[in-house]
Amino acid sequence: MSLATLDTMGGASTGSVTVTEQLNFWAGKRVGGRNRERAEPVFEPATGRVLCQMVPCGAEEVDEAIMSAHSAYVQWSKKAGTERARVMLEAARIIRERREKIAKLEVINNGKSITEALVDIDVSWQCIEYYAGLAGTLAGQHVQLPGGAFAYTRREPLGVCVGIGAWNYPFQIAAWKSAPALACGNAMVFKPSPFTPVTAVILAEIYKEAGVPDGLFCVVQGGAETGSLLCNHPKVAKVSFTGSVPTGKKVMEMSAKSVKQVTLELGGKSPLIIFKDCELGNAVKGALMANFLTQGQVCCNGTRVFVQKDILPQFLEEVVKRTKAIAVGDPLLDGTRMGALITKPQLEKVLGFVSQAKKEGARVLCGGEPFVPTDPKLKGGYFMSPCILDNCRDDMTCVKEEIFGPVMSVLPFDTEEEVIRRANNTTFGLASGVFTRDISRAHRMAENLEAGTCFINNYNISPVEVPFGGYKMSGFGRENGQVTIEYYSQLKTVVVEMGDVEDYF
Ligand SMILES: NC(=O)C1=CN([C@@H]2O[C@H](COP(=O)(O)OP(=O)(O)OC[C@H]3O[C@@H](n4cnc5c(N)ncnc54)[C@H](O)[C@@H]3O)[C@@H](O)[C@H]2O)C=CC1
Ligand SMILES: C[N+](C)(C)CCCC(=O)O
Repeated sequence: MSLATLDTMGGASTGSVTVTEQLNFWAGKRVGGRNRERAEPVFEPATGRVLCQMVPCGAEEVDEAIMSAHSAYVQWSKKAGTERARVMLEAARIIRERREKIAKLEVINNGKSITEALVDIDVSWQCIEYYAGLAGTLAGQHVQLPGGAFAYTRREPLGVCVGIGAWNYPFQIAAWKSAPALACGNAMVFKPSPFTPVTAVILAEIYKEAGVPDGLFCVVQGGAETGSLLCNHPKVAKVSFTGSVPTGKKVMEMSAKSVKQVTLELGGKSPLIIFKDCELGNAVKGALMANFLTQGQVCCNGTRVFVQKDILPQFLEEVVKRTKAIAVGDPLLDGTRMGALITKPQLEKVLGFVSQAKKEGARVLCGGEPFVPTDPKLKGGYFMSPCILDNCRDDMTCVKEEIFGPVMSVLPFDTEEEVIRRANNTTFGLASGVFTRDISRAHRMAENLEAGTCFINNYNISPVEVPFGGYKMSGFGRENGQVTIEYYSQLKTVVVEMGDVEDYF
């Protein structure tokens, strides 16, 4: 799907698109995978049809991409921040102009609803626009020293950065990683998930069209092996990774060998805490936002929903009613609110969590079953009905492990002190949420919850201006917000003598 053929996306429907274009991008153009014998089929989640072939890059191709990124870095890093900003603003403008076509392609590859994909693409151009705004503000400090001497600091880029993405937000993750990287003067080689190879290369073409030097944003396709080649490459200065905890640990280990900087955005099992003094309608909507976006495949989801006992019956009645009403089906239709899970194994894994929960004593209040839409072309899709589990205990598998599917576990609680202890009793710490009308309690909770984000009276909104990232085993480093500049740049100190060198020896 090149930019030219992206034009045909206007009339695209589920089950109608096959992608035959080359999916790698370096040295300013699309490149086909060389190891065609290792091609893996990529499926359209809503139909189960083969969408394209993903050919993983080998050592030679990874090396070519990194070398091309390095030569672009040499030019790009010499530009003033304001010059980089101009190019990035143009890229943001082009994405905004093509948002509907890119969103459609994202839906066909990922399975999420078009309503959500449009938001993802908007967040992507907003992120590039935001970091374009910051590019011109990068500056150092001037420090006076005795005798007229002085020092100054320069904020410099790191070099070639690697981005490794997950499949849940394919285009948005590529934007979240490349925008701050490019704003600071770095180049990036990005590897999408092998399940969602299609849209990152569109971003590469757009950056090129906007005027970045050839090679500045490269895309290499592949899975674990290609990812390892990137993490082990001596010319790479930093790796920013989004994905699971076990892979994140491997990325960190590999990066340690040549002391590369690392940002890790890993999984979560975040608590959403609903007090009896909340505005119940908003709390219910918040619980749905916290669990069912992107078919529940979101790292920061609030999947442990703690509800104060006094309001548990009302909460359950309302949340079950709303969940049953969620329109599951063809993700390209405007009325659909939940599409298909990413792969058949992922669907089976999630359904497995639901049966395990039943065995351990949870009660299924709704959903948790494979869903077969009436439209015949969707019969092979990976759909399931969104699920609410009641009667949950803290020691159940569904409450302890990241499910990455549309499954909400509801847990009753009595007191604030008790719920803080239980909410923090996890190795994860990505996000948390609290619904209450008591402002002191809300801020006390925000202080005491061990997580990188605490949402008060909402959940899962992620404006590009605010930092996003984890505590504990959910990772470290941040994406979005001003602070991310620090994760894509380094400080050089320049010390200047104005007099004679002291006669010391
Ligand atoms: N925190 C988050 O946003 C996400 C969390 N997950 C969690 O991970 C589970 C599995 O999903 P996967 O896509 O298999 O996640 P994963 O962690 O295996 O893969 C994420 C990315 O890392 C790459 N990768 C895999 N092995 C690598 C290695 N040894 N070196 C370098 N790169 C490597 C993959 O190709 C992909 O691009 C999900 O069920 C979910 O629980 C998955 C996606 C996103
Ligand atoms: C956009 N948001 C906040 C729902 C999720 C973004 C984080 C992720 O990659 O899962």
